[in-house]
Amino acid sequence: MNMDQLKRQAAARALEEVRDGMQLGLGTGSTAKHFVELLGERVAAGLNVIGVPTSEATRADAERCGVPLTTLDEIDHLDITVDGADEIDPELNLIKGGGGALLREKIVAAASDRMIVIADDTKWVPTLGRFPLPVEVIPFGLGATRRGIEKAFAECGVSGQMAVRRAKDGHVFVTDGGHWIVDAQLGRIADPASLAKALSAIPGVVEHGLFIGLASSAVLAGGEGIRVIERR
Ligand SMILES: O=C[C@H](O)[C@H](O)[C@H](O)COP(=O)(O)O
Repeated sequence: MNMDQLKRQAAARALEEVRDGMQLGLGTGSTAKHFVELLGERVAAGLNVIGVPTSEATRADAERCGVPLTTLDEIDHLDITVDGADEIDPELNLIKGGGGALLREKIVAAASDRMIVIADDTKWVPTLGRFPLPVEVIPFGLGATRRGIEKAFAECGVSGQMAVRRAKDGHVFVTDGGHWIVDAQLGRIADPASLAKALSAIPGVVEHGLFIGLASSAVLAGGEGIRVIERR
C-alpha cells in the first residue's frame, strides 16, 4: 500500500467518528484532503454536517466535494476537528504547519471538543523536532522577531538554522492571513511545552506550529494496519 492509500485509510477511520448533525473542523494538507473527499461522499449520501475549513485550499476542496461550510462567527463550537500533522509524539504533541495553515488550524482545533489527528505512521516520532518548526511571523520588524525567536530557542535549550519560507516560484510564501513563515531546523525539541510558551510571548510571532495538548487522539495508518492512540 502506498503512502497516499495509508493517508486515505486514516481519514476513513476518523470518518467513523462523525455523526449526523455534527459541526466539524476541516484540516489542511494531503491527509486532511482525503477526509474532506470521503466526507463529501457521505454528505452526498445524506449525512447532515457542517464544516469550518482551516485554509482557503480546504475551503475550495470542501466546496468542490459539496460539504456545507460555516464560520466560527456563526457557530459557537465544533464537535470534532480532523487534521493531519507533520510530526506526532507519544504525548500527542504535534508539529504542524508544513503547508502553512497552522494559524487557522490552531484556532479551529482550540474551538473543538475533540481533535483527531490523521496520518501515515511515518509521522510518529519519539521526540518532536526533526521536521522544521514553522513559526508564523509579521513581516514588519522581522529582524527583531528573529532575534526574539533565537533567544527563546536558547532559553529552551534548542538551536538551529532559520529560514523564511519561500514558495516554489521563489517568492516569499505568504499565509492565508497575509503573514510569513520562518522554518527552524531544531533537530530535537526536548521540552515542546516550554518552547511553545516562549514563542507565543514574542511580539511579531503570530503563531507557531507546536500544538500542545490539543490532539485528543491520533489515527496512524501503516503497513501493519491502523493504530488509534488516545491522549493520556
Ligand atoms: O499547514 C499544514 C498542516 O499543518 C498539515 O496538516 C500538515 O502539514 C500535514 O500535511 P500532510 O497531511 O500533507 O502531510
